[in-house]
Amino acid sequence: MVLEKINQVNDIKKLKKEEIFLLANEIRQFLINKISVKGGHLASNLGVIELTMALHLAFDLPKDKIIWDVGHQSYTHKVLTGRKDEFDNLREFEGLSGFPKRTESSCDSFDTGHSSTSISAGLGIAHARDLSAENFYVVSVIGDGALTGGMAFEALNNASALKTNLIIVLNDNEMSISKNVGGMSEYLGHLRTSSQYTDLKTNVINTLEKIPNIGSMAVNTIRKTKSGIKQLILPGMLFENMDIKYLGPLDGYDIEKLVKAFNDAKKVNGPVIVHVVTKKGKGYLPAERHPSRFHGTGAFKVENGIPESPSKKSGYTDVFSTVMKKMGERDEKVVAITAAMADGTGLKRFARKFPDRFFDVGIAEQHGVTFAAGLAVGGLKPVFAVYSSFLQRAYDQVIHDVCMQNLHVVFAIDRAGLVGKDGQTHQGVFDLSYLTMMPNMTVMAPKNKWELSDMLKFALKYDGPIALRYPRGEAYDGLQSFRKEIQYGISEIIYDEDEIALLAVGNMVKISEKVRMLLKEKGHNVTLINARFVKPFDKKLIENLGEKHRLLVTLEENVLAGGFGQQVLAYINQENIDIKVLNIGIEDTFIEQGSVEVLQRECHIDAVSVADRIINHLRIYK
Ligand SMILES: Cc1ncc(C[n+]2csc(CCOP(=O)(O)OP(=O)(O)O)c2C)c(N)n1
Ligand SMILES: CC(=O)[C@@H](O)[C@H](O)COP(=O)(O)O
Ligand SMILES: [Mg+2]
Repeated sequence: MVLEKINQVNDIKKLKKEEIFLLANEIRQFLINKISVKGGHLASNLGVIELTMALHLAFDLPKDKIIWDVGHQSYTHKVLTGRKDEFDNLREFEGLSGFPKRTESSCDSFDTGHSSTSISAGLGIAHARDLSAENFYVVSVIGDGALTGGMAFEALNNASALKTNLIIVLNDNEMSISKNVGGMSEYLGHLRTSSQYTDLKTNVINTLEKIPNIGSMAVNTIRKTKSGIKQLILPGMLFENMDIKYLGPLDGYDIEKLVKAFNDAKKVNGPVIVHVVTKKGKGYLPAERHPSRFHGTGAFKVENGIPESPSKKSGYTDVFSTVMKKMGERDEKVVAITAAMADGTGLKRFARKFPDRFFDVGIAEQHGVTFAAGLAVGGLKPVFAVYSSFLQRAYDQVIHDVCMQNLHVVFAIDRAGLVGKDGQTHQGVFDLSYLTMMPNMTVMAPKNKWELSDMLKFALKYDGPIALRYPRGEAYDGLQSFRKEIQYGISEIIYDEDEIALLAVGNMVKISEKVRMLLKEKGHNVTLINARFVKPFDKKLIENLGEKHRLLVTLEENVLAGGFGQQVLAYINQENIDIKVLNIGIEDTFIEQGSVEVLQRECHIDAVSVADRIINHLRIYK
């Protein structure tokens, strides 16, 4: 096995030429086997094995810096930098991260997870290098999907002006998670076919030249103008006109040619783009056939790609997907927007049924929000389905373009709360804080799958900015009989007792049911309230709680800072309501990767921990 010879960075450089080819195959098999057990980002990683090997052959790590955009494709880089033995704990609690982490290796030069940051970060690192008179190469590896993000354009614009040496490797597989979209993607399509394109244009010139008088005049005019001749015969014009040198397109599986191209790129003064054409899922037939399904996968059978344990219960995303399609049928003003997450957010069904009312804007959350605002001004009812952590990108757009104009935009916020194995970058634990502080915004969270359906319908009838947030994974199908009509700003009392009141947000209602049972076993009386509305929260209900209860416990899967509990507590203090308060939520820290259950325990927001905390708290007041 050649792979056995790879134990630390730069071991790849010691291999013989014929071993390099073998190594690519062995890494491919290694990744398929490991990901088939643990799950992870398979298709993108299979596509860039040879590209990563070529980078490691051409550059000198850790001196040179490689920045992986999104970072979900960095597995081969991890294998080549001494981390192959850690793949048994891939994406597990305290295990190997699925993304680059500076704390994990000196060869990871920038932490990523969210898209389109690599050129900005690379440019910053390159400038720091220049100002400190250091000497190394900086390489930003960005996918064609990530290149649809606004930050990437902003960074290219800036790279062109700053003129420092920066190598941008464009890994173009024509795919985001699903098929890549938009004008840039079209343009890359032209570049990919640019050898035929160049021939065609050269033929045009030759043909023109054969036309007496007029033909040679036309060709001369074209040749005299700088842009004219380039426009006709050079690929990569868009970049070249920005003073960013373009090399490519290159076959992403020809390691020798890639190494040569990277060495050429080192000689370029200023920014340079090396355009590499790859295939998502390369070398594993199920992933080549279904690249979106294998973008991020759970455990699967290697022989056929079938999931090991397909979930039997429907997820919140499925519920949203079904209701969204139904709402689309009922009201033709309902339109849906995604920022490259049609699969993950469940909008695929709506897209198939109403292609004209569905918009994939690319990995462009900021644009997506303002685009939705425009649709609302135009009289439509836009639903922007987005992951909680990705909506962070569009913080100002939600304030400035939606809330300030009080526009009816519905934010369907998936992956709200702990998401698990993607870790720090993807935990959706800030949205309650960042949304509730925005004037005009309404924020809801369903306790179970029926309530998600009711809330989406409510949100579409409402007029103004409104968000509903729900977690990753299986939708809770308990508490079915508690389905009182949703009334604006009113909570739902599920069990009405005295002594302790649990006031829970969204999925914390399910946990609170267990907390309540644990407390009752210890002889306490416990009221359970489903908050339903985080903003505006039910002030009247809170005012009355003091009459029968001595302790109010707020529960949310969100950071405590600026969250639901702190707002309730502030109100209680302000109104001098006679009740003690305990806020349960996430402390002021970034939450690692691991299963949601493990993370809830680590954060002390699981039922047992919460019950213990309440008992301890009660002791203080004895
Ligand atoms: C801000 C943000 N929005 C959405 C995502 C989800 N996401 C992760 S990878 C990906 C597609 C990236 O496509 P590309 O850069 O071409 O890489 P490929 O998977 O094709 O290798 C998306 C949309 C993200 N990570 N960050
Ligand atoms: C890398 C990335 O941002 C996505 O692929 C993300 O990992 C998807 O998460 P879900 O598995 O929750 O859809
Ligand atoms: Mg891609």
